Amino acid sequence: MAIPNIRIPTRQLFIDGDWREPVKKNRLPIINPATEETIGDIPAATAEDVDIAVKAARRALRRDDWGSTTGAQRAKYLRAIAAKVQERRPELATLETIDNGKPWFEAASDIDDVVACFEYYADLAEALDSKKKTEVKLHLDSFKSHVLREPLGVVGLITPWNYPLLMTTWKVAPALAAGCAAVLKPSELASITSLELGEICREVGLPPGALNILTGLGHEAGSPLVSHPDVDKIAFTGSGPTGVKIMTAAAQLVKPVTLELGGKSPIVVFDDVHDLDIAAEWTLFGCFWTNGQICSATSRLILQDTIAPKFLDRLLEWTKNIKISDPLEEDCKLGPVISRGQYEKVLKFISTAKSEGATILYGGDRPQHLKKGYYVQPTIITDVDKSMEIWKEEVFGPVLCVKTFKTEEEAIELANDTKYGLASAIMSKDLERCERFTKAFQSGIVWINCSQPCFWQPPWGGKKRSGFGRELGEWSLENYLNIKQVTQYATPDEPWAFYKSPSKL
Ligand SMILES: NC(=O)C1=CN([C@@H]2O[C@H](COP(=O)(O)OP(=O)(O)OC[C@H]3O[C@@H](n4cnc5c(N)ncnc54)[C@H](O)[C@@H]3O)[C@@H](O)[C@H]2O)C=CC1
Ligand SMILES: NCCCC(=O)O
Ligand code: NA
Repeated sequence: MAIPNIRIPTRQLFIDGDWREPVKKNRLPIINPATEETIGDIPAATAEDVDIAVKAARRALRRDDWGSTTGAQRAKYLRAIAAKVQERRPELATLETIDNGKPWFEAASDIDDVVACFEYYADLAEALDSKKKTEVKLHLDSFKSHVLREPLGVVGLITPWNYPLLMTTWKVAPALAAGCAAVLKPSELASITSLELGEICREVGLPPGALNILTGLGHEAGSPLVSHPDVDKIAFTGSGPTGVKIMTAAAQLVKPVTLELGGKSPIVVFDDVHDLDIAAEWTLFGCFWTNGQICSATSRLILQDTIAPKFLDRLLEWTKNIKISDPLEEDCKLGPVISRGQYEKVLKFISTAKSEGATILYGGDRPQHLKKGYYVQPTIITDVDKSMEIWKEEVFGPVLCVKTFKTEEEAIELANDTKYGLASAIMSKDLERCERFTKAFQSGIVWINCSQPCFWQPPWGGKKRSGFGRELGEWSLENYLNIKQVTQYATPDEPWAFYKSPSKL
């Protein structure tokens, strides 16, 4: 398919249903990571803008056109948004690619997931109408009780740059389905498509203030959003250190958070795999998809020693075959990482691994044929020790480290040897063994004979230092609902008779 040329719209902040210049009028550059060129700019929100947006969100909750909508009414908006995103798919994919650097066909597939997510949460919004009030059976006839599931309130949504519009959608779609009013702060490294979502919401007539979009820096816009006293909840996806800062700030106000943080996930490959090439391709995809910038990347290959030499040979052949190019080119399978900062961070991880005694089996530098752009070769590192940084820390780039094992016990110990707990994968023909590993893996996600497939219906999230809370599926709606207990004294004409009654008046 021809990839459309594109003009980048110049946007302001999206507040109260319209475009609004930031109070301080600052703007930030948009950089194309494939060319290192500045190709536009985005508004830079500060605390003043956050306050204006939070007030607009609160007003929306108080107005009938949003605060009193049924799930079925909200579903109409979500379906209209899905239809508009679908209409603009080629353009949104191109905007995503020039902002984030991911191959165009990956960006287009992300847009398909965005459409599916909005439609999925439209269905769940409708279904909510029949679940809003649930009776609770009591052991006493003198009381009646029921539970209400109501919108939590004004929610702050803070998202990363690796799947810009998709991570925005993972939060915005369920939040709106639940009837919340949202203030979204996308990553300053890739904000274009999230701002376009604002234009789409304006076009479909989403009631003003239901969704507000503030682009800007983490400490200037994200931090005031977390600390704002009239924001009822924060949902965050991003790095561990930032997650800690957010949780610390939210704790001052006893504000609930959901944290989808990083990972250092294992993929365990046994010598009885169905097919060496199939296992090799899943191993590549699990770490090098999205230019290696996946929170759930299976970036630690734990390989049975009996097939290690043969498997690594095949893995090298597959890796050499990866087309590294401008992400707008057909069949590009690896584009640049998001920014110069990320590029330097990834190369530093590789040089540290070398200095700690590991072997760079393949890659380890920028591709020679690309002089511009934040490109890093797909890199495979062996002779890795558990004490090394490359084994322990999330790289967030196309870097796979490898260790071998002899026994299942050793494989499980290596797989769980991480402070993170997001995902784990196992490749083996023996499904009973896969069952044993599924139980033993300390993670929120387990892949069997695959790595990374991500659907909107199952729950997504981790444990340990990968955070807590679950996104996607019906689980995500719970993030944005307040569970209210209502208990009624069913015999109001009878005295409670706990205290001695004073003499009759
Ligand atoms: N788990 C994941 O999906 C992701 C993990 N990462 C990891 O994080 C590292 C740093 O990448 P960044 O984009 O800088 O991630 P980050 O975690 O710093 O930023 C993610 C989002 O949080 C916002 N933010 C930053 N500081 C904040 C604060 N104090 N309060 C409120 N919001 C704040 C940012 O503006 C952005 O919207 C990456 O090298 C990678 O290792 C990055 C992106 C996604
Ligand atoms: N396939 C989606 C992974 C989500 C993330 O990396 O943040
Ligand atoms: Na960018």
